Formats: sequence, structure tokens, C-alpha cells
Amino acid sequence: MNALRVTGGRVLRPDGRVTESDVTIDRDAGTIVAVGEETVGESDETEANGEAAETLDASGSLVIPGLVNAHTHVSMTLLRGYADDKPLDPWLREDIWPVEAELTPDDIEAGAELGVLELIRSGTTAFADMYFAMDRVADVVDRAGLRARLGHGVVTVGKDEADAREDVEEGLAVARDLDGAADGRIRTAFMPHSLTTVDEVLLREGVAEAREAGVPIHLHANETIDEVDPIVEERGERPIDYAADADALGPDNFFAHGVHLDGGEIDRLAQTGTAIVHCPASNMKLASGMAPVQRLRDAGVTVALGTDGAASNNDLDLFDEMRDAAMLGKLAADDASAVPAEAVVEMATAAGAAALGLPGGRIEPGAAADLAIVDLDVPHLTPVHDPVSHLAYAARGSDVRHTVCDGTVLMRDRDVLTLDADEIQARAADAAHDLVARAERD
Ligand SMILES: CSC[C@H]1O[C@@H](n2cnc3c(O)ncnc32)[C@H](O)[C@@H]1O
Ligand SMILES: [Zn+2]
Repeated sequence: MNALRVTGGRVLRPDGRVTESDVTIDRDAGTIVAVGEETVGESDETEANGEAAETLDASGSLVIPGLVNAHTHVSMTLLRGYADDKPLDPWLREDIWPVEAELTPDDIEAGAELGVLELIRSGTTAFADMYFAMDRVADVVDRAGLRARLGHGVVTVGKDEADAREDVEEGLAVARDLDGAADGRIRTAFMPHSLTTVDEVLLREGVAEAREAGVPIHLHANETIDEVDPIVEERGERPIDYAADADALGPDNFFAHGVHLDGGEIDRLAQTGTAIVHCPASNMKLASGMAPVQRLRDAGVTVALGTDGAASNNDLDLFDEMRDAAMLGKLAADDASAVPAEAVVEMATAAGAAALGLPGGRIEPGAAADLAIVDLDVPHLTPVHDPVSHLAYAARGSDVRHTVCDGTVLMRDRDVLTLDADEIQARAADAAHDLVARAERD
């Protein structure tokens, strides 16, 4: 076996226990073959065959499943800090969409490279992305070595019939053509932007074709009151009921935000197995509201975590998101025991992988070898009474030492091996300045 051994660390197991165990990985298969004494198949399958095993030192560290960012727009790193301190609708219409109208595929690639660099450095191994020029984003994911569920963001408002149809067709073509790329690490989804920015007829047609093609559906839903109220007024039904009428609910599908949900909508999400991706930082920054995370979890809804784009967060660090989710979840429930540390760690790992329908999220024999190794031997993580508490409340993305995806070491000792970090940072900064200059010239 072509082995990778993660040695000397403490390992976060799927049941929440933390054990002192080495992890053995089959690099060719991209899977975990042993955690301590626990192995998959015959024990000699865990022996390195011929080649010397590669090792990653995890002493003083916690080995956790690679984190899953279940809703983002990685190329929006180019717009980090460009427009802050506004609510969603004016932020999009006055600031973000005018600049996005100037984006070129090269810009999108430069922003995606910067975004995935940030993901790898902070221990994220899988993400869902909705944006434009997704062939270029897919190329970046392939080179970086991550997993992703990708989709072209479909918007039909403000477009004539032909352009609107063309956008839906592009959304479906991306979903069909990119599925399985990067040796299967890339999967796709049909991604209408939201229930208010896509025309009803086209939404229904697109969803029907996506179902026919067997691809999941991902959209922004119930994010702000300003988005929910017009649906209720015009249709006489709640957004999740509208989504159900359009056949957009189901166990493969995952909706971003879910801030303003009533009890009936929560039940409907639970009954249909539709997942919600909670984006606490974006919801706080745009003052969109507090998602009912504890109620969703109590109802049995899969709740994953996302950063949303770097323009509304303003980073892609899921450790921040875990802390924000725990804090905001308590405030929303008016209960300090709501959304505890174990819950947010599960949301950022196993629940994220389940929502996206991607491998990973668990460290056990047979699972995908997607890992982050977090250095606990630092002042702000001392003492270690409870490593899970530290993950949720005290650790930062910069505490990640090594990142592994699909059995490949993407970052060793904070050195990203699959990407040229300096070149990417310089290219993205230039692309961002040129982009904004073009937009402000118009
Ligand atoms: C059509 S591609 C995706 C589209 O979504 C925009 N966007 C970024 N953040 C949010 C958010 O919180 N809610 C809704 N839409 C958002 C992004 O700028 C792209 O235009
Ligand atoms: Zn978003």
C-alpha cells in the first residue's frame, strides 16, 4: 500500500470521543485504512508496501475531519472589503452586482485561486460554490486538490426571455458537463440564485430538468424579511412551500441561509430531508437575522455551515463560523445550552459532507482521507480541558498545520504544496484593483 501516516496526534472520532491514535491512509485509494487499532479489511492492508510511507507529524495536535464550507462564492475574495455595512438588497444592487458585471473569466479564476488557498490554509477540504465561469473554478479545484460541489448561479430578473433561458441552459449544462471532473472530486448542482431572482416558469423548468439529470438543487432561501414578504404577498404561501410546489425540496438538495422560517417550513424541510446551510457571519454582517438553528436541529433538519462569499463575511475561515454559529444560536434560542460546541463541530464536518453529498466529514476506517491537523500547542489553546470546546470557541484557521484531501497532502507545516501562494496573492490583488477601476470608470 502507498501509505500516508498521521502520527502522534489525538483524533476526533465520529462519536465525539478524542483518542490518541495514529491514522493510516491509502494514498492511492484516498481512504483511511486504520485509526489506531481499528482497521478496514485484513490488517496487512495497513502495511506500507515497497515504498516508504509518507508521514505527517501530529504531535501536540488534534486530527479532525477536513472542514466543509457548504455555501460560498470563492471568487468573491476579489471583493473582500469592497463594500461593507449595508443590508443585502442595496449591497447587491448598488455595490456588488455592478462590479460583477465587469468580471472576466480570468478574474474569476484569480479570485477562486485566492479563495481555495484560504480554504486549504484554514483546514477546509470541501466546499459548495455558486458563481459564474465555473469551468475556470473547476480547473482551480482540480489543481488545488480539494473537493467541491459547483454550479452556475442562474439569475433571470432584469433579463429578456432569450437571455433568461440561456442562463438556465448554462446552469444545466454546467451541472451536466462538470459532474465527475477532477477524478470525481468535483460534483455539481443546479443553482438558481434565489426564489425571487429567477422567474417561476424557468425555475420550474430548470428544476424539472435538473431532477431528470439527477443533480441536486442549491439556492439562497429565506435569507431576509425583504425577500420573504413579497413571496408571501404575491403568492399567498411561504417560500419553502413555493419551493416545494416547484419540486425543489428533497434529500439531495441544500438551501443557503434559512434565516426567516416558520414552524411549518421547518417541518417541511425535515420531512423532505432538505438541508439548510447556516451562514452566521454573513447573516450578522448584513443584519439579515438569526437563523433558528437549534429548532432546525431539534426538528431533524441537516444543518451545515457556510461562510458565504468573502465580501459579506469577510473571510473563508470555518473556525470563525463555528464560533459565530454557537454564539448566535444561543442568542436566537435565548438559551446558553443551545447549539453547543459538539453541534457546531458536527455542522462543519459530517453534516456539511452529508448536505453536499460528498465523501468526508468522519475519521474512521473506510472513510475518505480528508483531514485537518490543528496545532493545540499554542497559548490561546492552553490548557486543553476539552479539545472540542477549543475547536468551537478558541481555535483559528491559522492553527491548522497540515491539510489532507483524498489522501493527498495539500498543506504540510503551513506550506501549501499544490498552489503557489505568493503568485496567487499578487495576481488576485492586481485583478481586484483592475476590476474595481473598470467598474468605477463606467
Ligand atoms: C448568481 S451567482 C451568485 C450571486 O450571489 C450573490 N451573493 C453573494 N452573497 C449573497 C447573499 O448573501 N445572498 C444573495 N446573493 C448573494 C453574488 O454576489 C452573486 O451575484
Ligand atoms: Zn451566497
